[in-house]
Amino acid sequence: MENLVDRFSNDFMAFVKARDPNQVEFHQAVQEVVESLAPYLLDNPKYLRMKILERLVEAERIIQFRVPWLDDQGNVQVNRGFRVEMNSAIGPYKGGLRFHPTVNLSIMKFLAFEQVFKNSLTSLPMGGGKGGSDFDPKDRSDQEVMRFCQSFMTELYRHIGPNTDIPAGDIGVGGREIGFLFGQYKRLRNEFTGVLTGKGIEWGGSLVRPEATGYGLVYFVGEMMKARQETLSGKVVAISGSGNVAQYAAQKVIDQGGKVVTLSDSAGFIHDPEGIDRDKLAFVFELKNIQRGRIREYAEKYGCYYQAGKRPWSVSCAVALPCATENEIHREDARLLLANGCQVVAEGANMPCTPEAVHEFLRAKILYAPGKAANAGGVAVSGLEMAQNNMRLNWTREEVDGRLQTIMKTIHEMCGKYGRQPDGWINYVNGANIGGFVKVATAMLAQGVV
Ligand SMILES: NC(=O)C1=CN([C@@H]2O[C@H](COP(=O)(O)OP(=O)(O)OC[C@H]3O[C@@H](n4cnc5c(N)ncnc54)[C@H](O)[C@@H]3O)[C@@H](O)[C@H]2O)C=CC1
Ligand SMILES: O=C(O)CCC(=O)C(=O)O
Repeated sequence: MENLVDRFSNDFMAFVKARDPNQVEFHQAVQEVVESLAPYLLDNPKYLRMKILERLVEAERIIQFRVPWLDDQGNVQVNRGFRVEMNSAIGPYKGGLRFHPTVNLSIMKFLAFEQVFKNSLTSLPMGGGKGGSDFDPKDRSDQEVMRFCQSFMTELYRHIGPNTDIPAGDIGVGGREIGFLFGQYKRLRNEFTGVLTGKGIEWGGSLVRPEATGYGLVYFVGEMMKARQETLSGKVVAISGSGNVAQYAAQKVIDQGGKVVTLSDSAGFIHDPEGIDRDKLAFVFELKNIQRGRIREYAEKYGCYYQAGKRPWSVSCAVALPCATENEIHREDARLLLANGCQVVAEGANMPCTPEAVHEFLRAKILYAPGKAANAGGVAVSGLEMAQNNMRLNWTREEVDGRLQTIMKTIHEMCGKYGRQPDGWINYVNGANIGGFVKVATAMLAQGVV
């Protein structure tokens, strides 16, 4: 069986790589899934006969388009826009938009592929998609961001809709961008629908959507630790990033009595051994969401350590929550975290750990949760926003937060169902991949060769 599994995985990856040789991030995401699924597929040949995996790695549709816009000096700028509509077997395409200079088709496809499994795990009826642009909102004025968003939506609007494809935020796309995108969609279509999630509360948004990814991550960590009769209370927590996911993860860790000692951005990280308390976190919210400044300014204000060009994984911690971007924990970082006593790693970002780092965590049998399980709270509350839009009513904060907690608990149970080893330890990678696969594959089998 061992050899058969390896041969199957290697052959399948050779097939994927031959089709798109340069899409390294996409290969990385597929490889992780294939390694988990191979034994399950070999035991269930109906999926092999119907080429479910071959269909899953081929997007149903990819849209690539030109985004021309005028900057504040009146110069014409041209960016590239994408929407990858990966799989709609269990619901309309759903997933965020990323505006970042590194965006390319490989990154869009890896994110859309991950989204299919993640959305399935939420137990809500959402297919998977992802989109974005190589536009960099950093250092752009609000007017420039608005003109860019309007141009982006002027092409995207014809491909999306509340029952077709519902984008949301991701890196570089927050409330401001969703507002501009929604305004242009409404103007072009002449209809007010729940076509985007992450909307403002006054115009169709859901309470708790801004907090949902970070809060959901911490709820998931709570479930993982419960099995070891532990909680976050008193634990030292290292967080990377300082955007949406990092901010609300930090807030919930502090609420639960944990001590957050690091944050970062693309320029470096801060280490505050005293802990980032509520007042200091309020400064970070203001710095990042209003001033749009750099995390270095936190160290300048509070007189703590800042290191440029590095990530926070050398800092001793019990829990690590990578919440910035992909491939930010490498093998050496993983070894350092383990050597310093880290026992829990849960991914707020999508694919922040390289495959070598993941193998280190799995070999050490710590509690390690991949993003498609641990950060699914964001898209789950997006699904709840869609439900509220369809009913034309708003749930209370308690109602949405309660449902989010239940969803994260259910995802955790799903990981246990498919990932628990004979010694009781849960391989969350296998659990999330198989758990996410089964529902989508069952729907695909039922719907014929489409
Ligand atoms: N916003 C959401 O609801 C969800 C986001 N995610 C993932 O969480 C991660 C963070 O997203 P958000 O917080 O929404 O974005 P954001 O734009 O609010 O924040 C991104 C953060 O990452 C940092 N960053 C960006 N590039 C970096 C680099 N090369 N090195 C170090 N830091 C870098 C930024 O400085 C910022 O702190 C991403 O991987 C995203 O795909 C996952 C699920 C849902
Ligand atoms: O809320 C959504 O639809 C998008 C969330 C997202 O992009 C993600 O889960 O990575």
